[in-house]
Amino acid sequence: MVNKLEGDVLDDYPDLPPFPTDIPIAPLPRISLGKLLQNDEAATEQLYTICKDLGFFYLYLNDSDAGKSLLNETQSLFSIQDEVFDRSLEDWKPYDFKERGTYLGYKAKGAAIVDYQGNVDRNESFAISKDDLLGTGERLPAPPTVDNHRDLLASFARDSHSVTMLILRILNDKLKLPEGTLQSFHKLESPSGDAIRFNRVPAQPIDDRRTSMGGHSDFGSVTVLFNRLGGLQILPPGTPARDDSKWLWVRPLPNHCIINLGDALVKFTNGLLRSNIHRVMAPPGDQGDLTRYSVIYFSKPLHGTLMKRLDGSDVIPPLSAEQIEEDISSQEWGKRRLLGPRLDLHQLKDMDWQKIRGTEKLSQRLKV
Ligand SMILES: O=C(O)CCC(=O)C(=O)O
Ligand SMILES: [Fe+2]
Repeated sequence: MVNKLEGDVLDDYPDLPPFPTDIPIAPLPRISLGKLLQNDEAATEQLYTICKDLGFFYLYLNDSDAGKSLLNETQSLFSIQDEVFDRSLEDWKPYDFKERGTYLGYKAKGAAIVDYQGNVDRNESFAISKDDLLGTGERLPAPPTVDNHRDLLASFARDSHSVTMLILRILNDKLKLPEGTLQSFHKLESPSGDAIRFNRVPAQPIDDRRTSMGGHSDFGSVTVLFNRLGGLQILPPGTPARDDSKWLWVRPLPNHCIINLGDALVKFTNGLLRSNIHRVMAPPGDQGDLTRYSVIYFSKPLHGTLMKRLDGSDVIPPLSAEQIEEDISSQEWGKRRLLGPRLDLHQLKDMDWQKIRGTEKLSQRLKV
């Protein structure tokens, strides 16, 4: 189900158990960063099409210097993940900033609900903001392994950010927005919620493998995701989330990252672009015996940007008469989405599942 890209072999990661072939795999297109950088017409059109449809695609990185440096940085980040997470809950305490109302820092396993029934996640994570890394925002305390690799993290942030800017520039052109509109909400030097996140899901007992991260849409603009073990699943458009048989597995591919769009682009385009619901399950087959890591760059609109339809394009559908947009900034949106499901901040009985959701309903494209 994975389409071919010339000159590349679709291997699994050589040091990991193979990704099973007998499970339903998501048909994500593979788009080349090299071609996008050359403004290749077929590649940019394919990008626009998939952003309106699945909102998820592979980006092939091994055919440009920019892509290769991102691959090298990612390799280095994967090699320090064990050490980053090798600390007790007690040792993590100084880096848990939830009381400050931020989603940065450490989140313990089981701290968030994954569904409306109140089941909890099996994923721990540490996030650091691009502004912290680039010196344009507050420097928060971080574990020594993170502090020792700040230059590497800053390079990864810069390189990922430039990939997201390229995608935004292409989308801006295709959407026929005034030149530079989307880019103006996503500047490297200006404060935003952009962050790098490390995720770790320890191997789960064979008789008790569950959802590690519940179905969600990302809440920013463009996500650059690197994972090596399977486990990520997406829900195709038009499918109810509760139908477990419909979710499709995303096969991790060496030399690629996975790109997906977030809520901001859905809001900006009144649902024309799609932010697909996804979740993380225990890795399939023999991969399930291993600890799963991912490294992600989340790009988000600059602080203060309103999560509303943008003016200036005839391509973006107008609001219908009954559609009333909420006045909410990207920062508030992020807090509501990420801190809302946190059991270490709220009691389950006080949580309103609908309220902490993003554009899932719109993005699901369910016929009503
Ligand atoms: O680890 C993955 O493959 C995806 C994680 C994810 O969806 C997230 O952190 O938002
Ligand atoms: Fe996600």
